[in-house]
Amino acid sequence: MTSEVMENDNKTLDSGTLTDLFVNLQKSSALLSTEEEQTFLNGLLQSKELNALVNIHSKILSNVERKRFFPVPALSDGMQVLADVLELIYQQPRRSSDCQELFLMLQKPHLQGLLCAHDAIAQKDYYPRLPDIPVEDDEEEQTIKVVQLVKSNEPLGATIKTDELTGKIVIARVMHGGAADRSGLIHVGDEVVEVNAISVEGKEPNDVLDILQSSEGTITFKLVPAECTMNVRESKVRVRAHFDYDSSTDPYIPCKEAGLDFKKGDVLHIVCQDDQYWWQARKEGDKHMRAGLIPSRALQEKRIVHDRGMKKDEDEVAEGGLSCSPEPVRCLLGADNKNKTKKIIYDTAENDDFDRELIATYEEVAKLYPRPSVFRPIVLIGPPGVGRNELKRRLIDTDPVKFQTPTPFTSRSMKPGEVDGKEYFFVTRQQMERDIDEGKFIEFGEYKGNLYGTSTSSVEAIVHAGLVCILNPHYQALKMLRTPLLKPYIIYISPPSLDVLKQTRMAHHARSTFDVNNSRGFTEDEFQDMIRHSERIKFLYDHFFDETIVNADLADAFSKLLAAVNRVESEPLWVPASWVQ
Ligand SMILES: Nc1ncnc2c1ncn2[C@@H]1O[C@H](COP(=O)(O)OP(=O)(O)OP(=O)(O)O)[C@@H](O)[C@H]1O
Repeated sequence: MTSEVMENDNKTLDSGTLTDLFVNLQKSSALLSTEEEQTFLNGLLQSKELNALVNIHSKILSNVERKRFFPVPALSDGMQVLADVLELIYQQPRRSSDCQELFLMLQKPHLQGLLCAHDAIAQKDYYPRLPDIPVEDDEEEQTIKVVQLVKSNEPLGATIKTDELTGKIVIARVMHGGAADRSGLIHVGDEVVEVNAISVEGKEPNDVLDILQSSEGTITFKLVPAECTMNVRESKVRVRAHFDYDSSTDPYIPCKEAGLDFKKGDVLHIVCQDDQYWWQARKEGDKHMRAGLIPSRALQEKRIVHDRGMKKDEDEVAEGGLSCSPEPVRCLLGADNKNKTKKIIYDTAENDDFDRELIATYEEVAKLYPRPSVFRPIVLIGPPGVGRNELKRRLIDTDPVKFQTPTPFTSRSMKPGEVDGKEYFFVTRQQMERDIDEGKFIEFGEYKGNLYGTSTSSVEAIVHAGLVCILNPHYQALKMLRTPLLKPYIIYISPPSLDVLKQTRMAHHARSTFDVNNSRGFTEDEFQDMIRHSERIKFLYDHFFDETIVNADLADAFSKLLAAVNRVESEPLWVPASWVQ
């Protein structure tokens, strides 16, 4: 360590500065009141980390000094530009080789990681978000801003509430992209003093709404600006919803008019997550739409837990955050639910494979663009007997080279005429048990004292060979299959209603898969089991499904499967965000 510079005119700091500080500290140890303080400072000033940081800081400063300019980013939304370019190239019916190269390059995780880091720096995302310095409260001279907006058919895009502490009417929320937001003049926390020259003092939020509704033309607000306004950046997060939401039936939404309804499976652009309980979102693709309110992940999880009757403790109501929210959210779990406890429809005793401890609300997603010669495995899930083998067989028949199913492993001995790697890979029981323990199998089971199973590597081998791997595993295999490495497309093959199921299978002389010899049709009990089983799989795993095909009419179900396979090969599709990062 050198002991050159202390602090020059340009306020550069280097490890020498730290050494000097350390030496001086030793000399004037009397300044420190306790030995503990002394030890702490000694340790800090001598720490490698601090010295390294100070050196980096000094290097950056001297570099800037040499170049005589501060680098200014040309843009701060590189990732958005990248997504826009990908979309544009994707829409081109014919691409030049340069275009194709760019298309592939822009999908490289390294480049995307670099751009993410670039954007974070350009947006100064590393700064802690500090509130503005509070305005000095001057009783005599209160700052008032006058905001004039022209009334149109479009709602204002802001909500108001009575501040619990002051009893005044304040702006509760400003919806992204709405008229108030676009004006840039109205902020959360602004106090409403007058609307069209009518004082709102002592009025309820609904009275103020009445004034707004009855006014024509221009609306003039007199507002006391909020003491601190945050500049909220629009987030880039996209999520797939795993539940239906209808704001009109939600008794707890702070403002029904501001709600955004959606269906399970919809992709939502979350533009603001500032509020613990109510996020602002748009449906993906509705670029210009005003954002709407949706329950946050935390709120929805609480609801699900509540609905499932897993938590009955009412004390939750007083949990941090809820109690200080003046909005109706606070009564979310307030109602006595003792008598309303809903039982989960499945008996956990029956579910030795009970996997739904995960509460599926929203899953962060990103677009995965099709890559040349890399095909996502197609996974067919469904209750036994629903027709997955039949559909798989038909798909392979369309192109037996392109569509491949992995060769299973077995611990049984080879029979005459069998070839290792053709019908099965033949391995010893010990070897297979070891591989199972090491998690190398997607699924496995025992039959007549022998082990059978499908390994992850055999799926990978098909993908790496540039072929389409098609699988119809047990639904529990999904946990092993749904990985960033394999990126499977999961299709749920659902039975139709009981009547249609019976009718179509009988008309087709379907063979029961529950009969070892496949020599008879399905029984009434087996049909009913299939439906019951289907409900159970959906309950446990439907948040994993990319698509559902109802297997009523076989030809129809098969053409839907072909369309799905084609889509996976040719269209950008939403996948868990971690798969593309
Ligand atoms: N849509 C349909 N209409 C009529 N029959 C069908 C239909 N789908 C499948 N089948 C018939 O139902 C029977 C069972 O189908 P399949 O063997 O494909 O079931 P599976 O889902 O693979 O069952 P398992 O998982 O138990 O092996 C077969 O005889 C098949 O031809």
